[in-house]
Amino acid sequence: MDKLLIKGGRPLQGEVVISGAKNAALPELCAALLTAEPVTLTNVPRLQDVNTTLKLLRMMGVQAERSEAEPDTVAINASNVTSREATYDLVKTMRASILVLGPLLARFGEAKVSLPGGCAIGSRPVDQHIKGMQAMGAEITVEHGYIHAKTRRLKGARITTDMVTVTGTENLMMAAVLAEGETVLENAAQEPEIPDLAEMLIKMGAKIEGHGTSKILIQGVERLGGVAHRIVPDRIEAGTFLCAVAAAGGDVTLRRARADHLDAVIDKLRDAGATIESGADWIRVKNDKRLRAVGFRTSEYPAFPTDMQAQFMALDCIAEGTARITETIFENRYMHVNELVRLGAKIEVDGHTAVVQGVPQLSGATVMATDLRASASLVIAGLVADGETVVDRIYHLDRGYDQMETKLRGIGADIQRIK
Ligand SMILES: CC(=O)N[C@H]1[C@@H](OP(=O)(O)OP(=O)(O)OC[C@H]2O[C@@H](n3ccc(=O)[nH]c3=O)[C@H](O)[C@@H]2O)O[C@H](CO)[C@@H](O)[C@@H]1O
Ligand SMILES: C=C(OP(=O)(O)O)C(=O)O
Repeated sequence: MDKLLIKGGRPLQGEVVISGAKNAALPELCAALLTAEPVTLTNVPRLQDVNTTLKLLRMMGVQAERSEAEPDTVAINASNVTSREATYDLVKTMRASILVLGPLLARFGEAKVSLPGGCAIGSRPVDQHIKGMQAMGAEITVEHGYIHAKTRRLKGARITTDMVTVTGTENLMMAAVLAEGETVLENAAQEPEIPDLAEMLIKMGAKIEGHGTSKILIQGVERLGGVAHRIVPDRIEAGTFLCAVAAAGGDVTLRRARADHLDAVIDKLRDAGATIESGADWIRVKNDKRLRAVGFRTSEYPAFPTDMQAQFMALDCIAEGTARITETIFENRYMHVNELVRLGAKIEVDGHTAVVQGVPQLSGATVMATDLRASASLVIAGLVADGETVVDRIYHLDRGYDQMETKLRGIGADIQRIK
């Protein structure tokens, strides 16, 4: 199992190119199931989750290949879909496999998808995906751990989800584009990956309005065509690098990054004392002093993202003062806390709130990654800790970061992968 060995204490300098967003790539790869015509995605990040999605599509008979000449380009052809099933073996390694449910049901009138089950950050049910598709007329049964869905043709419906759900909104939007009549999605998620998916679907011939707001209107069409689409930059990867540089100190410019998708995180970094400038497709972060601890509360976009909670907490650990952090999206997203404490952090958790009392220095140790963003927070802590930090179980990191250690080495970090 690969590990990362980090020698902390080096400031970071230079430039990093931000990859395409994992959370846009996964639904957009699944959206290719909606058409028999060729789909080309560019700016596809090199991630384990993308490999898993390509494998899932191939198991359905779909041609889905990365270009050898242009590795950020993936060509997909779903003209000959031979299976409408996502098996437990794949869904258990990647929850986002649930995103094939909407497209399969919409185009073929049937789908069999394993229930994802809980994961390291929470129980994460998919009841809203199911409820929405039932409202569109699908017959759904859950048996032997699988969702079995059937319909003649989905019918447009008015759907209000009980809570804001990102993949739920995406799944229902992909189901509705081929349904008969109009669908209204109320309480829709507004994360930038949703308008990115909607724009791809519109280029395929879908009729969608209101994407990027909490009310999405979809007029179903008979069929969709092929498309070439460039995936939006990964705001969470960008936010992770911003926190790393602010914590370790230095001066780094992120290229192909969208500051307008990171307003809440950038505001908090400025409150902490980092200097941030930005243009249309770049963000520059500078810091040469000890930061101030800053509290925040995670919530749906455009508020502070839960996917940045662990990384910002790592920064608070070595800042001056005390920060109060509240996690409102997932019930169990503090698995990194005990590992940060092993590095010398002072953190107390009470329910959904963590109180971080900044310490002047962390000290390197061996720590274990428990989920994707927890892993990133341990890498940031390792970059600022005194001595050597070994981060074990980094397969979590490979699921969602495109060559993180190579990018960090490029800006001066002392970080190596050990096999
Ligand atoms: C692939 C992808 O895009 N993953 C992101 C997506 O996950 P994901 O789409 O799984 O997260 P949701 O937005 O659905 O979850 C929000 C909350 O709603 C609950 N819920 C959700 C659906 C449902 O049917 N029933 C239910 O109870 C969840 O347990 C959670 O407490 O949004 C999360 C919240 O921004 C991010 O952390 C993930 O990185
Ligand atoms: C929780 C995350 O992803 P997923 O929904 O794929 O588990 C994440 O990206 O932080």
